[in-house]
Amino acid sequence: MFTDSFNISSLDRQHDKSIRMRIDQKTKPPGSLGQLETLATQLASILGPSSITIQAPRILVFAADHGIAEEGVSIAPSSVTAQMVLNFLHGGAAINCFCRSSEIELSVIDAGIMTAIDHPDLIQQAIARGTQNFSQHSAMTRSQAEQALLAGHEIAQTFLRQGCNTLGFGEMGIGNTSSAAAMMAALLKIPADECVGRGTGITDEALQRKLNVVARALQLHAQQLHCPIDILANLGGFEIGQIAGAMLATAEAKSVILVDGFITTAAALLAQKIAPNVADYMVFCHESNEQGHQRMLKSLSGTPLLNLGMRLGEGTGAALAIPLLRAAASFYNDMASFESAGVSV
Ligand SMILES: O=C(O)c1ccc[n+]([C@@H]2O[C@H](COP(=O)([O-])O)[C@@H](O)[C@H]2O)c1
Ligand SMILES: Cc1cc2nc[nH]c2cc1C
Repeated sequence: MFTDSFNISSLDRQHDKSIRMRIDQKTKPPGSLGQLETLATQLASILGPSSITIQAPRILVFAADHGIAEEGVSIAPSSVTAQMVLNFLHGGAAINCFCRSSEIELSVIDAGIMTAIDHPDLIQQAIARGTQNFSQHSAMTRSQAEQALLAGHEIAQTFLRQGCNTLGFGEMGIGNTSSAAAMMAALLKIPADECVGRGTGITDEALQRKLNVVARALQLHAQQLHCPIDILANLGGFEIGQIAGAMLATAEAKSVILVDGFITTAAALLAQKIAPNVADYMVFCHESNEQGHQRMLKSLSGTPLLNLGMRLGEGTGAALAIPLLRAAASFYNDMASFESAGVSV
């Protein structure tokens, strides 16, 4: 079976006790570094317990268009996807600012933008020029869904083989909160109204339309939603499929997956349904303001590091979390122990 090609071992738990002891011997009251302690424990389990190095962290922003956008479910037309990708390539978007301010590498990937963009820094792996409108047809073919997973897997492997051990995932795609919400509903088997939110900030009227469109689409494809890949094919997006594939490759390489907002978490959920162990390698960077994100995080047992009321995407939440990963590594590696500092409580 196609999904058997992803080979992910569960996280090695044999050092849990020694990691816990090392953290508890630091000069602080037990547990006083809160979620940073949980984060350090997870990083030490993934990257090795002797010392944590966040190596060549990189954000991958996957961009693609969605046929569903023609239903009037976003504040913006599909052409904004390509315009924003050019903005990323020229260094002008929020994700560029956050990557620059925290010294993070950034790569932008065409996973299926409506119009081709010729730029030397754009990674070209479009599966097609946008998905079909999933309220009328399958978003993509089963073969395209598999191609998307494999293309994401391959590009992540390229960076991991170059020495990167931390990959953050972001996306750009007008209409993709509709696709992510529909996938969430199908993957978790819950009603559309628990999953659909305002995306880029639509009006009450557009929200009602979006809810109807997603609910109808779930009915239309109800007989075809048997497995995660069929859910991707019927309801998904090329960037969502590529992100899921890239996450699977990151876990295979025993590296750290940084999960951003609502759409990226839908990709994480898809990856987890394909290979449950992948979730061990995920750091949930922030809680988005998109209605439904909290529920999706809960289903992945994810506790987000940040809640800044953001709902931008692009990998911005992942980029903002990288300084926290560095802080967790720094206290784990360098903070004095009670014994070395001569402190006794
Ligand atoms: O990451 C999030 O939580 C998030 C929440 C709402 C919107 N977005 C971004 O907004 C776009 C999708 O919104 P929409 O309304 O077009 O479906 C897409 O480019 C995402 O990056 C992202
Ligand atoms: C302007 C704009 C920027 C974005 N960045 C991610 N999604 C976006 C959607 C819009 C509309």
